[in-house]
Amino acid sequence: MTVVNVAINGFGTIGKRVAEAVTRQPDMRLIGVSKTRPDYSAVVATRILGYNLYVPADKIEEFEKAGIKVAGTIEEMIEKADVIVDATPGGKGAEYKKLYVEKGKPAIFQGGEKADVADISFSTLCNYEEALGKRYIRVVSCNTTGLLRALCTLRKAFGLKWVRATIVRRAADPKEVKRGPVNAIVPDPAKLPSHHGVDVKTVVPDLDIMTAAVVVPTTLMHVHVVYAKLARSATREEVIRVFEEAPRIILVDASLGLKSTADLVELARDLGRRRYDIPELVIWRESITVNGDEIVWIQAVHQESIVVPENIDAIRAIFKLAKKAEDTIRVTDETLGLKKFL
Ligand SMILES: NC(=O)C1=CN([C@@H]2O[C@H](COP(=O)(O)OP(=O)(O)OC[C@H]3O[C@@H](n4cnc5c(N)ncnc54)[C@H](OP(=O)(O)O)[C@@H]3O)[C@@H](O)[C@H]2O)C=CC1
Ligand SMILES: O=C(OP(=O)(O)O)[C@H](O)COP(=O)(O)O
Repeated sequence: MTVVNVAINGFGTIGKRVAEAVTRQPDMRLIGVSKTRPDYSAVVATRILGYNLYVPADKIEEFEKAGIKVAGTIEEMIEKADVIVDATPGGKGAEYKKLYVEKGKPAIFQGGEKADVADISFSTLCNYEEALGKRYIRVVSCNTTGLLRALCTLRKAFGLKWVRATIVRRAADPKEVKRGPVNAIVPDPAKLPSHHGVDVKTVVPDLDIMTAAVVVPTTLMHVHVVYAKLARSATREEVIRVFEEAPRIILVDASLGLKSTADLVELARDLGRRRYDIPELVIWRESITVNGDEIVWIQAVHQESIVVPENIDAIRAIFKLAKKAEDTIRVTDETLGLKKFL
């Protein structure tokens, strides 16, 4: 079996999760992760998780003074890798691309980068086969990934005429202390549309979609209210069955007490999920309302983890390790413990 050597550039919210996911894949090996600051996360990466840590050349001394073992420079990490997953802060990936190109290495970028950083914007359920053999792939952002999982599932089953969605965005990730709002609801942006619908179209260009977004004071998850017109009439039962059968989508019942993102996160904790991650898209079953060819539903997106499976699939797409979406989904979802029921 081919085993691909993967480096993670940027060991933060997304990078640390993708790193761990890589270690669970039978066809991938994690060769190292990178950071620029010698903080607790660098200690966890090296001493607890046993990862090779690479840092900028001019920071090696600083890390060593802090007692953190360094395996080499970020350039050296890139040289050793077959592929780099770039999970540096938004915009940095485009700067790093020059280095990846110079070293002749393919790379995966995140949704904080502009679409033109890569050959293709990617979401497994929508365009896995189109990404096969590409050198630079951008995994779209968490909200866009959540939207696309549901929309590509419906499009395949019924066809889609148009989509309108309101995105209620979390203000910050749980570890972030300098972001807000703390006590306000902020249109994001006030001038419509929000970037999410535009971003969906980087993956499904012919979809008629418009989104608006507001930011609210929570760190737990994003929530979307989605309205869509199908290409044909359907029954509620049909729509529920299609969502139930789709990979990476879970239907939950508010009647069981899962009434909020706080309940979802509490359930993830009770289930002993690592970091209380929920990489599945969560749809409230009761919210699914079908009236002929019009449909409405409410869904929740765990921003810290939803893009992790897609990053793993993107690595397989670059090296054609799985020819079909269903083949990579099977391995990724089993190794990461994704469920169809919570
Ligand atoms: N957080 C989220 O909810 C989601 C984020 N994304 C996207 O993923 C990307 C990463 O975001 P996120 O994980 O949240 O960001 P974080 O800030 O949590 O992590 C970024 C990491 O990159 C490291 N880093 C910073 N500068 C450099 C550099 N020059 N070279 C190497 N490493 C560097 C930082 O480590 P150090 O401080 O040591 O430098 C940090 O660990 C962005 O494009 C974002 O838009 C996508 C979906 C969801
Ligand atoms: O990709 C995300 O959001 P997005 O889908 O709204 O762009 C992540 O939640 C990161 O967004 P941030 O820019 O608020 O950190």
